[in-house]
Amino acid sequence: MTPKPTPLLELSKLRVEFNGSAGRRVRAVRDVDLEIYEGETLGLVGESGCGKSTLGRAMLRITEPTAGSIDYLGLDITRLRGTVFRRTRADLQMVFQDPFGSLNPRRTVADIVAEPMLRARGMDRASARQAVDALLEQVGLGKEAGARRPHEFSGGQRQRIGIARALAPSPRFVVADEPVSALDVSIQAQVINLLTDLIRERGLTMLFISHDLGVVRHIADRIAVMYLGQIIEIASRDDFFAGPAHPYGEALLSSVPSLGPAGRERIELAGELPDPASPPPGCTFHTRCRYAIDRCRAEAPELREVAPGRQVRCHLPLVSLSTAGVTKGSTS
Ligand SMILES: Nc1ncnc2c1ncn2[C@@H]1O[C@H](COP(=O)(O)OP(=O)(O)OP(=O)(O)O)[C@@H](O)[C@H]1O
Repeated sequence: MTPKPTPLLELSKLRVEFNGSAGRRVRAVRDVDLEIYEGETLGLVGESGCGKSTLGRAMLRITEPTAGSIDYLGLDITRLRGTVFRRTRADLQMVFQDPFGSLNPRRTVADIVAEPMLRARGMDRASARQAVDALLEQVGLGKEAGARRPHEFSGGQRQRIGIARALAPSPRFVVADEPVSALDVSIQAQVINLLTDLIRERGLTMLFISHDLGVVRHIADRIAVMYLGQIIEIASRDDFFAGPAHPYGEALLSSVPSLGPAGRERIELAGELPDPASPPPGCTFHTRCRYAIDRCRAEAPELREVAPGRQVRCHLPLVSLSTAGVTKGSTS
């Protein structure tokens, strides 16, 4: 029997709400329970607006969670304050979609990358200098890049600076939020390959957020699918791409015919993503689901295990323990 992997992070009932327009309360992340295992890359996928970025940001408290807990090595990150929070937070870093927006244009690349080493890890300047040179080499920019400023670089190179800055305090966990979405397709593969190498060399644990299933398939070990603020499916990469267990995952995958199982039909999702301020009753996906029955309109499904390592929030999952294979949900 394979040993159960160790969670590095364990989210419990994590919730993030925002005050929206006209007194609306936007429920961006709704009571998420999620384990992220040491050394894995978990791909977080779902349509725009489903809450992926908010979840990633809440895990690092860039956005403050409204409720719930985040266990990291026995500490609840949501409750940490002051020095303990700053020290712990240095272990958890973020790579942003638009690195340029977060890179100070007046500072040199070396200063930008050195800053977390000096501030969060208390390194002396000489050691930081050496570490910056090594890191710039490792991300493929070369140490000469240190003397230049962010605007002198192309999009792909700026993302390499963003990655170097995120890795500067030697984190154990990185949230990469759509790190290649803003880049040309030809550059995307280079940055993904760089991230894959860094994950392996440094034993990093990563939450990789993307709406692009093709990119996620390259990098993720497991896939979590989000819909209207909830995780609705978790599966290994191979299981997911062999056939999602949730009808929403099935529709997402069918929209990229080159990725899914051969011969599957394309499933058009009816309607738009509902308003996260007033999610539908019952299963929040029932308004767009081709398999929905009365129970789905009335009763919210729990996230439950339907096969080893495979969880789904659906009354009629497309994979069940009894078959342990792929079966079509009933339309009755
Ligand atoms: N600061 C905020 N104030 C109010 N609403 C917000 C705020 N940030 C996000 N939201 C809302 O929360 C929901 C989730 O947004 P989020 O950006 O997390 O989704 P996403 O899946 O990452 O989408 P995208 O891929 O477009 O970034 C959306 O309805 C969004 O409008």
